Amino acid sequence: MVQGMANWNTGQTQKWLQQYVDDWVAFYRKRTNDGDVASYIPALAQADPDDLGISIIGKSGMTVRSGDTDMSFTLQSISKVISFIVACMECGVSYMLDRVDVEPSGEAFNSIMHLEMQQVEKPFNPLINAGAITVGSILPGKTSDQRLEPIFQLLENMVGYRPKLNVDVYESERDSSMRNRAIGYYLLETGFLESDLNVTLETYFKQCSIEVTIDDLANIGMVLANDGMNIKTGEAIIPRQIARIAKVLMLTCGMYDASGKFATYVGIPAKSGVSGGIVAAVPPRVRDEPMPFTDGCGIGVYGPALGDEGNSIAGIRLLRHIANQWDLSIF
Ligand SMILES: NC(=O)CC[C@H](N)C(=O)O
Repeated sequence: MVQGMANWNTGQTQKWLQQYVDDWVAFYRKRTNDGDVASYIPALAQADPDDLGISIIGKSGMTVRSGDTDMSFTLQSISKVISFIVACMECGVSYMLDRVDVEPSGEAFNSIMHLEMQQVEKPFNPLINAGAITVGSILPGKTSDQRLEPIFQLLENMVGYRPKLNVDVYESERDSSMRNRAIGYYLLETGFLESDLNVTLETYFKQCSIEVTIDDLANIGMVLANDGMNIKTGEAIIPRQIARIAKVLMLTCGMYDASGKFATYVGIPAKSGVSGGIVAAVPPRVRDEPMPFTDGCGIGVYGPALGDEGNSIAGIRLLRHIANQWDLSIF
């Protein structure tokens, strides 16, 4: 346990925390050997499996960054949180919840089987592929670029600049994603889609291919931790109710069918993507003894070596360690 200072926001404390985090990153980097980079999207297979980086941005502005901090990578499934938030903002919460459920599926993120076996009335949740593709069909706009515009806009409001589309990753996924096409056709057949399948899939592949850094993820986490407020600009950019639902979904469904374990051992709303990113939102909390980041923080992690469920294997272990050391759990 880190101990001994009453005020965690001093420069001295920052140096101290930095040393701890540097040690932890060095330690957990060895665990990248236990996983593999995603290869079913060929462009993602080029990532270096040994990479591991973390960025933690606190409400007071205190920042701790360590490891491979300057990598760019694509949002992948993390984009599902953003597209769901945008759809709720554009179409209303009740409209969206009538069309996509908020229950964990207990299946892999790209499962088709559960849709048919359980004869679901709507996709289980917006953070699995079936749910996210359905959300993409509801977003207003005739073309994929029109549908993506409010997604880019919200990201810009969260991270302070307009992120770019990684065209290589987009084309790679577009040309290889037979399974997502199969999910799309199933959704079309069952009447879940609200608009053209091809535009919807193009929207989905593009949103997954938006490029970010761990600092961007930390800023996104910070906005969510603060119920939709960008504390840097003082602007409320997501309605509180929608930010809260997003965090509930991250906690219950954000790490796919490892979400229960993540909630148990880490206890923070978080969302992963197959490129190796994780965004985590740590709300302010009350503790009897001084602890780092009690006023809340956003965390971005990058570690492209994935475990069986498709989450960054070293990233999850690093987050678990930090959450235990600093008592970050919301429970
Ligand atoms: N888990 C993920 O990040 C999956 C996203 C990826 N683009 C896919 O649809 O397969």
